[in-house]
Amino acid sequence: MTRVFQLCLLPLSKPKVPKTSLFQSVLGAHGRSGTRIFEILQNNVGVSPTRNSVSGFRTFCTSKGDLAAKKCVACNSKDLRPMTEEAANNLITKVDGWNLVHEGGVLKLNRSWSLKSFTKGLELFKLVADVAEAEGHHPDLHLVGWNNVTIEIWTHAVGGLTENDFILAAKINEIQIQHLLRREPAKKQGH
Ligand SMILES: C[C@H](O)[C@H](O)[C@H]1CNC2=NC(N)=NC(=O)C2=N1
Repeated sequence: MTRVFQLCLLPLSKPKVPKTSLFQSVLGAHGRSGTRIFEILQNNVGVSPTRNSVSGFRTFCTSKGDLAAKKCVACNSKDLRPMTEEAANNLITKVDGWNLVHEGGVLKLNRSWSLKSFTKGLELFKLVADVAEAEGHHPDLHLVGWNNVTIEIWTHAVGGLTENDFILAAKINEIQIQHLLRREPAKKQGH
């Protein structure tokens, strides 16, 4: 199934090849029944309840590189719905270092770093803010204990997670921040 998710699925609304041959050529090889994959797709794409055709699917690429290369969409799009926990569990594997957390009944992405100093924490905030502003999608930033940063990402407009959140997390992962991070104390050699 992983290999299935490494494929960019063509927008099903305008298939260049008939859907059945697309599924046979792509999915049949993996011995997966179309139905199961179709269910997974249904859980992994933003489909508004009013749409009952595949044309409502917003397919998306889900390998690490693909997420970071994508653009966030406006959060006020009427088609935007919070994704299921199953969909989130599929996508979390594509954003190294990030965790899924339930907070106040809302599923969110969460990642923490230990910084060299308070001001390095603010530098990290600025680097992340530039990405967020470029995407029009914003994280919740926390700087506590002077040098501990936690970033939470969720889509406030829908009260849950959408692909935007994973795109932003993937783009944050691409920011060069090694110079800001506290060196973890070298692990004691095993005695
Ligand atoms: C219209 C525009 O998409 C909204 O104001 C954006 C701004 N940034 C946002 N960021 C996040 N995380 N969630 C939102 O719902 C959101 N809405």
